[in-house]
Amino acid sequence: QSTFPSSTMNPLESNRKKIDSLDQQLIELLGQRELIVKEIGIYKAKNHIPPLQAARFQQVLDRNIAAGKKHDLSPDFVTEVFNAIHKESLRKEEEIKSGHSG
Ligand SMILES: C=C(O[C@@H]1C=C(C(=O)O)C=C[C@H]1O)C(=O)O
Repeated sequence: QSTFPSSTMNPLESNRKKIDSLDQQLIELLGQRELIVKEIGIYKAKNHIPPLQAARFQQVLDRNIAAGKKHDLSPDFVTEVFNAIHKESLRKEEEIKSGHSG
């Protein structure tokens, strides 16, 4: 096994640090996104607009599949991620609509 200067981390350790930092950013961004979804949910509930907007979600999906390709992310992967995000958005908006959002 190769050794590294004691002052520096080995590549596994340093790359895991990078992943931890990126994961933290992902969670923060998802939290920010869901806060906006909440605002939209409140607006929709007040104005009798249904949570599910299929055409809008298709646009979101298409745009992110295209963006993902530039970062070597497969369309299947981007679709799975955004379907999961969308499912959570709808759960939140339905919760707000039913008046059980606190
Ligand atoms: C946030 C909205 O509500 C839903 C959630 C969406 C999303 O998470 O991107 C998109 C469309 C809607 O099904 C919206 O209508 O914009």
